[in-house]
Amino acid sequence: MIELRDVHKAFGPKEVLRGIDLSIGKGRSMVIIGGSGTGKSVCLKCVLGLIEPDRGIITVDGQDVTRLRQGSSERDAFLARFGMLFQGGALFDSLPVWQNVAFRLLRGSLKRPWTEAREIAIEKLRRVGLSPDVADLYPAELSGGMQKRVSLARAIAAEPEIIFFDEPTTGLDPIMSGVINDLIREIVVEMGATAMTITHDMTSVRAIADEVAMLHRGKIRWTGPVTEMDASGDPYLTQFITGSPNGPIETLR
Ligand SMILES: Nc1ncnc2c1ncn2[C@@H]1O[C@H](COP(=O)(O)OP(=O)(O)OP(=O)(O)O)[C@@H](O)[C@H]1O
Repeated sequence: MIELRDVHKAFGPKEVLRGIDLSIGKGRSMVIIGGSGTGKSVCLKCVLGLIEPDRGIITVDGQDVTRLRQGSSERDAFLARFGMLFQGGALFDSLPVWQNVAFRLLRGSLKRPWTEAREIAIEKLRRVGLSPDVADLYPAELSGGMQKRVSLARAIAAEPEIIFFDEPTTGLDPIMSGVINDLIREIVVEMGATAMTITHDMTSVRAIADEVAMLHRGKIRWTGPVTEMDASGDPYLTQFITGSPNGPIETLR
C-alpha cells in the first residue's frame, strides 16, 4: 500500500505539488494523468525517495519513505522492492541485452551468480515475447518496440512488489503501444504487483488502470476507478480525456 498525505514540493517560487493525497492499494494499478509539467514525475520521484517533499508524509506499507537515509542499507532494501520502466527505455548501449535485463541481479543487494542472472534474464525476455537470441545483441540493434520490451523485462527481472511505469508507450506506434499496454497489464496481474503509471496516452490508461488520478494545479483533481472516468462529471477530467481545447484547463496556443 502506497500512501501520500498532504505532499507539498516547490522548486524555488514554483509550487509543483500543493497538497497531494493519494492511496494505492496492494496489487492495484494506479495511473496518474495530467497535463505536461503538472508534477507527475515529481510525484513519482517523491515516492521513490529521489526527491524530498517539503511537507507531507509518504508511506509504503506503513514505512515512511522520507526517513530512509541515502546510502543506508534500509534504503537499499526499500529500493530492492521496486521495479521501474523509465521513459525512453534508458537502456545501457554498452551492455548486451541480457545484462541490461539482469542489471540489478549482477550487483548490489540483489546480486546473483552470473549464470543464474543470465538464465533469469532469458526467462524474462521470453515473458515479454523476445527469443533467447536477442540476449546477446546490443540495444542499438533492436527496434523501439523491442527496446521497450527489454526495458519491461528489466523492470520485472527482480520480481518487484511495486512497479513504476513512466510513459511506457512514448515513441511507439499505436499497435505496438497496444501490445506493450497488454503486456504490462498481464504481467502486473500475474505478479500481483502494485503499479503506478504516468502517462498521457489515454489508450494506456484504459488498458492498464484499475484506478485513475488526475493531477491539476498541484493537487489531485479527480480520482476513482477507471470504469467511472468517462461519467465523472468533472469538467477538467472530461476535457483531458477527450483532448478538447475548450474547457476549464487553460491552454497556450
Ligand atoms: N529538479 C527540479 N528542479 C527544478 N524544477 C523541477 C525539477 N523537477 C521538476 N521540476 C519542475 O516541476 C514541474 C513539474 O515537472 P514534472 O516533470 O513532474 O512534470 P510532468 O507532469 O511529469 O510533465 P510531463 O508530462 O511533461 O513529463 C516542471 O515545471 C518542472 O520544470
